[in-house]
Amino acid sequence: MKAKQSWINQFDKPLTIAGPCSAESEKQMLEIAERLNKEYVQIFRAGIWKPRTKPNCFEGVGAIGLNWLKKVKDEFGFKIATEIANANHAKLALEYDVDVLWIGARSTVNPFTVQEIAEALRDTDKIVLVKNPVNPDLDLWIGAIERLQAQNIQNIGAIHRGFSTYKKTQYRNNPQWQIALDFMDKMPEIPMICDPSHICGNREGLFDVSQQAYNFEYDGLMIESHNNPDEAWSDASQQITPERLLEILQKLEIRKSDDDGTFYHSQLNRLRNEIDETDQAILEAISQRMNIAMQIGELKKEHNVAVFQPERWKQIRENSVREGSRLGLSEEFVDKMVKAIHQESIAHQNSIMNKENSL
Ligand SMILES: C=C(O[C@@H]1C=C(C(=O)O)C=C[C@H]1O)C(=O)O
Repeated sequence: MKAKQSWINQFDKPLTIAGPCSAESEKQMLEIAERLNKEYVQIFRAGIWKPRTKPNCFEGVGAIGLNWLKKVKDEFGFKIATEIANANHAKLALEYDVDVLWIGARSTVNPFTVQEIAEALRDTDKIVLVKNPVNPDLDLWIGAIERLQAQNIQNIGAIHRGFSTYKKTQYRNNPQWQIALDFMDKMPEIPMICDPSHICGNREGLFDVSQQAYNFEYDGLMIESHNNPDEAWSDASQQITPERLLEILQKLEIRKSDDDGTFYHSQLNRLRNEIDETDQAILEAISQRMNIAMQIGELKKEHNVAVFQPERWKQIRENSVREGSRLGLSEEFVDKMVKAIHQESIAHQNSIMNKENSL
């Protein structure tokens, strides 16, 4: 596997980026920096240009915040980070020697914006982090990284902040972990940071989401922290005090990629063999089910009956979900699984129906 980009090694693993959602005043920034624990937090973040969903919300203090960030860096020794959303932001951030620049989810969706930012940052040795796009599109996320690479930007990372959904769930932005895991599969050299604040949208879920990120061996976390969260000018509900942040960071278990012990490996191999055998049995059972469905397809063809049978399908779905829950499987999973099987089954029947009949 390709080695991780080396910029990540300058930080104690795992990396923590923390600070307010928005810079509000110099005093606020310095108070937060003072209260953040320097052993655990290596990078101080603050948004100064804020993309808001609706107009007339607080849209950030603007370039003046760069002076405050610089002060945090000089007085407390943190590296500093902010979001940039156009070429002008990029130029200003470079002028003020901001160490880490991130491209937000609403910018990652737009290749014109990413291209403009990438060109403005050409050849930079600053760290550039790319949040996932708001919509669950892996190629768009990877495409943004490739645009940066094409401008000879060497120090790149990804931030997983979850994906927008119309249907409200327990999350502000649904994590859809599989997309981030697929990203890591395709770009193993790019460090992956989790942003539990934007995934959760609340304070209560932060620990569990952070732990999950470490269970998947993410390289770090970006968590919003404010001196007075309830009074924050943006995203108050998801921010926590520096002291609460420390409690969370101290409680998290950091996972390693492997264990050298022979006992661990022999147990793991035994269990993985069991998984391989079970997977084989599942595939054979599904294949046998398809054969039966094809026989039903032949029968339907002889009798000129439609492939899709809504009543029967409804019954199968309900039975499977009920039986699955008895066996400890989630409704969401069983429903997805039977849908996939049904789709394959009707596709087979369709090809039987159409056989020798095409024009
Ligand atoms: C197999 C059939 O055809 C279709 C496929 C189904 C399945 O794979 O379970 C169920 C209902 C039909 O939509 C059938 O009618 O029983």
